[in-house]
Amino acid sequence: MPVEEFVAGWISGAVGLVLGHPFDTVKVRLQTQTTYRGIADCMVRIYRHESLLGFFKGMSFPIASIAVVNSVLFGVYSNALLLLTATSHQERRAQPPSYMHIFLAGCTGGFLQAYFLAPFDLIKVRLQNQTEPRAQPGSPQPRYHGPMHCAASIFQEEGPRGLFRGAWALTLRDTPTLGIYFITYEGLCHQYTPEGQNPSSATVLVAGGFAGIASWVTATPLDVIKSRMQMDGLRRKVYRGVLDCMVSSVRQEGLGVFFRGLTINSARAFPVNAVTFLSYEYLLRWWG
Ligand SMILES: C[N+](C)(C)CCCC[C@H](N)C(=O)O
Repeated sequence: MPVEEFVAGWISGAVGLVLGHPFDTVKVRLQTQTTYRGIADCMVRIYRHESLLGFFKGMSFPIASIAVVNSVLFGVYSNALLLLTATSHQERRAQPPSYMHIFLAGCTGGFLQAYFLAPFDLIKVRLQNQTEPRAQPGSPQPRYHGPMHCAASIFQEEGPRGLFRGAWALTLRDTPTLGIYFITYEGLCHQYTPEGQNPSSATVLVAGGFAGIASWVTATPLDVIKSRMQMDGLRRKVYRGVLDCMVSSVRQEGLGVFFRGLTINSARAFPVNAVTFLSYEYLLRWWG
């Protein structure tokens, strides 16, 4: 099993992650709290109240976890394609796989990475939603002191299954939308690259950026539900399950609820996935 794809997936994911984290914090707040009037208001208030560091809350854990999550995604995707089409990463330029195979391999990667992602994503969302400024003597203490404390508290208060709160919504979000992610990327690269050649850096950046947008646009409705399921149970449990969360969110806030965070998700998705695919392609070419 080629391991390069796993390592390339890890490094490229980390590069994208740091670039996208401030957008991600704003998104999580807009999706789960009702006190902000919009993206700009949320950004200004984070900056005033919590300084620049406020935007980077909850990032250390994703950086560590991206090693596992992105390498599972890209590694499983590439190895699934190898199984389905019997071609390696390099050979696929000359013999492009069918879109059906690309979609299936993407879904498989998405499905498996969701299980690795679930506990890390839960901790990230809980930490990002703490609005207390950095600890100063006498100021209110945030509930969780950091990722390890957050993980331990969830484990103690909600049991081991608590760490997988929202995992089902996350799997539903990621399985089809990571199929869409790879189809968009490969489709655009194929379209703008002469037969049998490697795509240019500009093509990779643009195709990666649009792959991120296509995937996030389709993922946003379940992303909202996922974030809400993850915050549920913090004080008292409100939702009985994914469907109940969807129905009661729509009843209370209308269909627009499914698009909360769409603009910010898309704005984040372009740069993050452009650099993710660029570093992925270059690392593989460099090792290939
Ligand atoms: C499937 N869904 C759109 C949810 C995620 C796509 C992940 C791509 C990249 N790691 C990123 O964070 O943008």
